[in-house]
Order: sequence, then structure tokens, then C-alpha cells
Amino acid sequence: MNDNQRSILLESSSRFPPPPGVKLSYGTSGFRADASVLQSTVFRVGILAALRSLKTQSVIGLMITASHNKVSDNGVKIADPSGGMLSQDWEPFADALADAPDSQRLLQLVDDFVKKENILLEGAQSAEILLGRDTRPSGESLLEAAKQGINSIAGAVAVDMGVLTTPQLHWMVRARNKSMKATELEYFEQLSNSFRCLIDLIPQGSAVNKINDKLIVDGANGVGGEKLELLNKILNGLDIEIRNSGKQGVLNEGVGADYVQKEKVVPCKFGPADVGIRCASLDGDADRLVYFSVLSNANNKIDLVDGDKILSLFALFIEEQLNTLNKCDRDTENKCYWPTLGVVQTAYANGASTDYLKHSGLEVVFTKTGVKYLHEKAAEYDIGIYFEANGHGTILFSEGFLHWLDGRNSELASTSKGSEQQKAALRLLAVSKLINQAVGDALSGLLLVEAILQHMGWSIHRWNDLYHDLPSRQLKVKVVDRTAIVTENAETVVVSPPGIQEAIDAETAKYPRGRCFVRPSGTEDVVRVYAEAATQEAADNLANSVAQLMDQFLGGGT
Ligand SMILES: CC(=O)N[C@H]1[C@@H](OP(=O)(O)O)O[C@H](CO)[C@@H](O)[C@@H]1O
Ligand SMILES: [Mg+2]
Repeated sequence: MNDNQRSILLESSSRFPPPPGVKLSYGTSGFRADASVLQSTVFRVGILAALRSLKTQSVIGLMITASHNKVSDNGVKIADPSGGMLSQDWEPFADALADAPDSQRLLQLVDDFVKKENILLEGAQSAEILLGRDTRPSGESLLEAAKQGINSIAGAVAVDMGVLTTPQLHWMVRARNKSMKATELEYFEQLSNSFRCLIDLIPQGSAVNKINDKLIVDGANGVGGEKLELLNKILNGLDIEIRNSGKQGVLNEGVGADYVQKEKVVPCKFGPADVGIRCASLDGDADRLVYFSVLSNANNKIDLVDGDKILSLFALFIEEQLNTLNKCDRDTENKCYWPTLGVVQTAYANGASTDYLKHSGLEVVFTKTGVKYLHEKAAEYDIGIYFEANGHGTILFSEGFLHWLDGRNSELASTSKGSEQQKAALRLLAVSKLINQAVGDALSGLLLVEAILQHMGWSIHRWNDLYHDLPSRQLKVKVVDRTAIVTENAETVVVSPPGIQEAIDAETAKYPRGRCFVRPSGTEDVVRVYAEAATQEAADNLANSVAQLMDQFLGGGT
């Protein structure tokens, strides 16, 4: 950096002093905290985004959201050139920047990093960062802080894309880096066109359940509800009613995918009148999706259709299309190609889902919690399907496979246009356009679920009957220092402090079909306990006794 650049950075950073005593880390999905302490962090992430853009010579995204957390929280995360999460090797720099105690130290860090990464700050280099935010009231001023961070790096330009869902911003970053148009309208058009394509390809006579064809969506009082209202206007072939779209009601309060999945009760504005109707819930930034149906006479209880079941539905559909496409007759014998197909889950996946997927002949692998890990693993396959139980996931298609599929489709179009094989190729191509290739996306996921249910002629109940979840319980435990817990094996085993894993094993062994693990949350200051067992009571008891163990080993926090 030259002297001029140094003094610009010093001057601007002195306007964003870090709050004393706050230490943040770039966790499972960026920095998150109470919005009142985030100005300095977001300013510094602006700097990071600018450097990332200069380094990669690509468009970068910066999203201000705290997803499903309470409305007074906020957060910030970076979208890399591919539209995925920030490369993990830059996370330590993100942590160091956020924690720099003063402007001088910040300047030093930036200077050193720029040298180490060979980032050119002089000359004709330019950087472009797309900014998005969810509907939180703190979003606007945090976005301003991000802009100032970006503007303090020479050649960097911030483009405010306004209020967006997280997946929309990731989609736009990806599209821009592929030299495609990347406005919200293009996003909506791509989704609605590929959805239409799947609907038009539904086999004649599919027993679409007309009585059941209405869908009610809980928008979490956030950006997802707003955007779905816009998308709904250009969709046809779907009857969607949107509730909790954000006009009244508090973001994520008694609503949204996280609440519905964890509490297993109806969100606000849903009740007995909705029994039997297919319902879905988005989270606060619309990157998670779960379905549910309201149980009759059951005190607001629901039948939850979670991310694991969405994953299973997607996997079934993809397999069906691959089988049809590759139905070899003498003519096509040499033209079959079996892509590698992998399913990626975390330890939070219900054990019954994993059994079901394995019995269906699918390859199932596990990663640590956090989309960045699942996404990375899924990208190793020609077709990688990943979902967290909480409803975050997508299907990734490799460039190589899509290239082959395009060619095969053209070939089939000339030799056997309209054949079942060609339709299968067209369906797979449509899925690759509909489902967000950058990150899990509740809106595109919802359209794919709806298209597949219509294709299969399935009600939500038929879908839910694919397998039956094992009863489970999740608890949060406040401890003095959650980072004391170190895990291995996709977070299923605690290796430190010593003795904890043995104690968990001894508890788990008491319960038929018992499974239990603990890990420090990446987004909240808690240790999470997950337990599964043959009955709900047993799962509850196992979770409670392991929560007590956490207290004993780690000391209760305040
Ligand atoms: C058990 C659980 O739901 N954990 C969530 C939660 O992470 P934690 O690290 O568990 O706080 O938020 C992440 C970001 O949204 C999401 O990826 C993850 O699945
Ligand atoms: Mg989210």
C-alpha cells in the first residue's frame, strides 16, 4: 500500500472503532452478533470483500443477515466468485481483521496480508462487490459500514443490490462471474421457466392430487415471504398462499423454518383450519425450507417434513431420471453414462433417513455442520445432493456432466424426439437450472419439491411416508467456554476434554437405537446436544442427561 492508501484506510477505520471486549469469529456462516456491536466488524468485512475481489479478479458478494436468529441480531458473510461461501483459507484473516484492537493494527494486518497474497493495489485493477441485506432494521446502517470498508480500498466499487434473500445474492454473484445477466428479474425468470419446463414434462395421467394442490407458505416475516409474493406473480401451475410475509409480525418470532423444525409446532397464523393442507416454512433469509402438515386435534403439533425428506425426494427423482435416461437398448448401449451420484448429510440427519437412503442404493457421506462443508463435499460428484436436517441444501451438477447431458439431449432430440429418454434428459437439465447451484435456496427448493410432487402424483402424506423419523431431541447448553469441546469424525466424537466421550457413550448405551453427540455451535454461544432413540421419551432423557454431563464437565455459563 502506498502512503495515500494507508492514510485513507486509517482515516476511515478510525470512524469504526471495535467495541471493547467483543471477540467474534467467522463461524458456521460468517460473523453474527447483536446488531449493536457489528458496525466495526461489517466495515472490516467490507475491506476483506474488496481484497478478495482484487485477489480473484472476480465479483464478490457481501450479505448482511442473521438468518433465523432474532431480529435484534445481525451478521455478515461473503459470497465467493463461484457463488459459494468464502474460501476457508481466508477465514483466519477474517477473524484477525475483526479482532484487530485499533486502526494501526488493522492497517498492519491488511498490509501484511496484501503482501503475502500478492494482491495488487496499484494500477488498473478493479474490484466489484455486490451488497445485499435481509429485512432487519439494522441492515441499512450496517450496509453503509460495509460500503465504507469497501471504499477504503483503492479501485473497489460497492454495488447495493437492496433487500435480497441470501441465495439470491449468491446466485447473482455466480451469474455475474459467468458473464450472465444477474438482476432479480433474471433470477425469477430462470426459476419460473425451469419450473414450467418440469411441469410440462409431467407424464400424462400422473395422479395429481387436485384436492391437495394448494400450498400455504410461512415467510418467517422476512425477506423470503416478500420475494415469494413477487415470484408468485409470474408463476403458473401453482396455487400458493403466503402468510407471515413480513407486513405485520416480528421476523422469526414464533414463525419460520428454524422454529418449525426445532419446536415441531405450527408457526403463527396457522391452525386447525389448515389440517390436511400442504404447508411450507422459510427461514429469515430464505436459504432454508421445511414442509409440514398440521395434525388434527393435536394442540398445534405438526408432522414435520424436514431437509432429510426433501433430500430423499430429490434423490429419488434424480435416480428415476438417470435410470430412464440410461435405459439401454441396442441403439443406445454405448451412449449410457452413469454419473457419480452422492448424498451428503451431517450428524443431525435423522438416522432413519440415512438408513432409507442407503437402502435405496445411494452413496451417503457425512461432513461437519455448516453448508460450506456439505457444499464442498457435494461438489466432488457429477451430481451431489446435500441437505442439513434444518432444510438448507441443494443439488450440484458438475460442468462435465451438464456438458454431456446437453450433448445427449441434442442427440436424442434428433433421433427420438419426445421419447421417455429425451424427457428424462430435459428434466435433469431443467432441475440444474431451477435448483440454485451456488447455495441452498428455499424458493428454488420449494419449486422443485412442488414439481416433483406433481410429477409423482404424491400428497405431502405420501411423501412423508417414505420413512418414519426416529424420535430426536436437540438441546442448547450454556457453558463457560464452548470452544473447550473439540470433535472429530464429522463431529460425532469428542476428543477433548478427556472423559466426555466415554461418559456420553455410557449414557447412550442405555437406550435402544440411541445415538447422541455434542458440538459447540458456530453461530451461538452454546454447546448443542443431539439425541435420538427408539421413543420420544428416551430421546428426551438421553438429551437431558448428556446436557447435565456438559454442565459437569464444562461448568454452566451465565
Ligand atoms: C443444528 C443446526 O441447525 N445448526 C445450524 C446452525 O449452526 P450451528 O453451528 O449449529 O449454530 O446454523 C448454521 C447456519 O445457518 C447451520 O448451517 C447449522 O445447520
Ligand atoms: Mg438462513
